[in-house]
Amino acid sequence: MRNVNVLYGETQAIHSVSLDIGCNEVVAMIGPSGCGKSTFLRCLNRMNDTIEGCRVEGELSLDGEPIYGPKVDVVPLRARVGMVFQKPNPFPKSIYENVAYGPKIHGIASRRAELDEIVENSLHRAGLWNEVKDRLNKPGTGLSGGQQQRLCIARAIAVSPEVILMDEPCSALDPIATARIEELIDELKENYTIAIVTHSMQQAARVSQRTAYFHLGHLVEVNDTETVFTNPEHELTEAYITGRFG
Ligand SMILES: Nc1ncnc2c1ncn2[C@@H]1O[C@H](COP(=O)(O)OP(=O)(O)OP(=O)(O)O)[C@@H](O)[C@H]1O
Repeated sequence: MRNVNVLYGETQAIHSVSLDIGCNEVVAMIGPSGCGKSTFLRCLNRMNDTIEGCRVEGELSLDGEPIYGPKVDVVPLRARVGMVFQKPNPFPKSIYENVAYGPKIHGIASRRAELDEIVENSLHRAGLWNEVKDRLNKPGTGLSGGQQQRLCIARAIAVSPEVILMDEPCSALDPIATARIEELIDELKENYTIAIVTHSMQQAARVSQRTAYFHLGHLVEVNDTETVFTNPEHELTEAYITGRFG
């Protein structure tokens, strides 16, 4: 991302942010409420396109290819850059269909056997297979909150993304379900690049290799996570991590 600006109407929410995210890296985005973390995250798979009056400027590319521009089809882009939201949002369909839906519409699998394999693999990777293998035809909405969030992760994985965006994925979960998702992030980073917005500095410290600190729409500092939390470069970062504001 280079010199990214985001405007909601006349109001600028992101000011000239440049950030590189490397392959198989977990990058955490932290900062006080309203600093623009979610807005910036949504630029990465063009989810801001769905918000009326929202305008994104600057250069954003994935594997060297621009992700904005008239020729870019957002449907395959959003398969390559999947998203997991704050509140688990399974479709009102069976557990199986939740995971199979993406591969079907993207034409990744047509035969039932292929689809079965993708569903099983994705649920395994999301750490949910053992809990649901005997109830695949039951509604996804009947799972616990933590299981639903893992189902949403399985759904994102099912279309073989390169990047997974997570917008406060644990904020609706209890500490045990949160720990399970954090373990999962650790496992997923072997195969995927992950950008996660979190309000929890402990979570950022536990799961990420690099942390980006945002303040009033500006990217103040980005560094390896240990440095950000033990020896931040900027006084605004220090004030935030020591609890002086935010
Ligand atoms: N749909 C929208 N329309 C207008 N302004 C918006 C919209 N969404 C966000 N904003 C504004 O953009 C700024 C950044 O919001 P954003 O939600 O990205 O911040 P955040 O850091 O993710 O906040 P939080 O931690 O509270 O979720 C805020 O001033 C917010 O009011």
